[in-house]
Amino acid sequence: MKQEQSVLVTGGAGYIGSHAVLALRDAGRDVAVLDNLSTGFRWLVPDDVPFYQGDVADAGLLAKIFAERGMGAGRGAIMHFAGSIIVPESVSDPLKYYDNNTSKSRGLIAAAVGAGVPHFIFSSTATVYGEPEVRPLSEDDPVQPVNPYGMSKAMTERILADTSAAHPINHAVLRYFNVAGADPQGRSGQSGEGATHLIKVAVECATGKRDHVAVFGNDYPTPDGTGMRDYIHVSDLAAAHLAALDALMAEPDRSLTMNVGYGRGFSVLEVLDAVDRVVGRSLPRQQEPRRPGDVASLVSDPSRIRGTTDWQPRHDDLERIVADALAWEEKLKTRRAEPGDSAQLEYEQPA
Ligand SMILES: NC(=O)c1ccc[n+]([C@@H]2O[C@H](COP(=O)([O-])OP(=O)(O)OC[C@H]3O[C@@H](n4cnc5c(N)ncnc54)[C@H](O)[C@@H]3O)[C@@H](O)[C@H]2O)c1
Ligand SMILES: O=c1ccn([C@@H]2O[C@H](COP(=O)(O)OP(=O)(O)O[C@H]3O[C@H](CO)[C@H](O)[C@H](O)[C@H]3O)[C@@H](O)[C@H]2O)c(=O)[nH]1
Repeated sequence: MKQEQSVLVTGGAGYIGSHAVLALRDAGRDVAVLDNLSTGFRWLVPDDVPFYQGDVADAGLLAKIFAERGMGAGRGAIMHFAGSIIVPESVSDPLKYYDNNTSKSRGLIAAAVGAGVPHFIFSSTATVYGEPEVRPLSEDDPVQPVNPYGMSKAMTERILADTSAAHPINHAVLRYFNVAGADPQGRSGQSGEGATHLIKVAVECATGKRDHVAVFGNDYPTPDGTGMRDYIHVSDLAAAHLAALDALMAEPDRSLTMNVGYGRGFSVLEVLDAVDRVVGRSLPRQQEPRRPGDVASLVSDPSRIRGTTDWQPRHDDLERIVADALAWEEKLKTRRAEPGDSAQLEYEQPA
């Protein structure tokens, strides 16, 4: 039986989960990863972190992991990042989202309850707020998602609330705002193909992978007409998970739902201006119509997480976020250029 409390990170080979793994490992915590590599990369997980390749719905594998990691009977925690994350795909294939994000989360939560794992942290999203007013959003604002992705997350939030009310497991629902950037030490970053996120798209343009950046819409009710978002550095988001875990362990009878953002918004044009400053030249922009499904503004009121945990953001600086994203993109470009060692090749042929 292990002495330390083990943390199982599902989706730990993905963008955000891999940063949580680094944060846990840097803090000297006992951590293991469960990932089916559907969108993740084995090489994003450090070699000294135990890696289980498989699905979060595999009850037999979960039982084996809990036994090997000394989890259950009041010990250990799960950070559940595994999921499907593409909003337009959730509209065209809703059942995939209700399966991977809702049903499989229910199965994982049931396994945790069955074994007696006492703490659960869930990756939710600002998308659960739907089409909110243009003002900072608090956790008490209505949850009214407008697409299956957001609904699949909202349903899991509800499953967790009802489960913690009935069983000895507490949870933290973390509603992420716009996640960007990369590990400042260059150990991980956003690595998939077909990026749609603004900062990732812009740094791909900066490294020559794209010839321009589209600006979707200029007629939103915002100061310059473009969409406003609360961009948070992925390493600060990872740190929020450790702070949330400490809060759950300190008060086992209390569960938490918390926004994770910095509480300030930048428009698309402000982001692209910051990218231009970091890159040292003006990237080509192309004004295009609004992207279907986009809302005018998503900015957090982060007072709850600030008041409830000891989370200390360390990278609240848009240019810093862009610079770290750019450094990772340049690293990926070198990787892609090496025959037999491209990011995409490893994606298709996981080790
Ligand atoms: N990226 C964002 O901007 C953002 C914003 C809000 C919330 N989130 C949430 O954060 C979490 C992580 O997102 P990400 O951006 O790192 O995505 P990602 O695609 O990089 O990571 C998801 C990981 O989960 C794994 N996975 C998926 N389904 C699985 C399953 N059934 N069993 C085992 N492993 C599985 C994938 O292989 C991948 O490694 C997701 O739950 C997502 O909904 C992301
Ligand atoms: O090439 C691009 C990409 C994006 N945008 C604009 O930039 C802003 C941010 O768009 P992203 O695609 O980077 O991110 P979203 O706000 O659409 O969504 C992300 O953040 C949300 C939380 O705020 C959810 O978590 C969601 O799952 C996640 O993808 C939007 O106004 C969008 O219209 C552009 O103008 N051009």
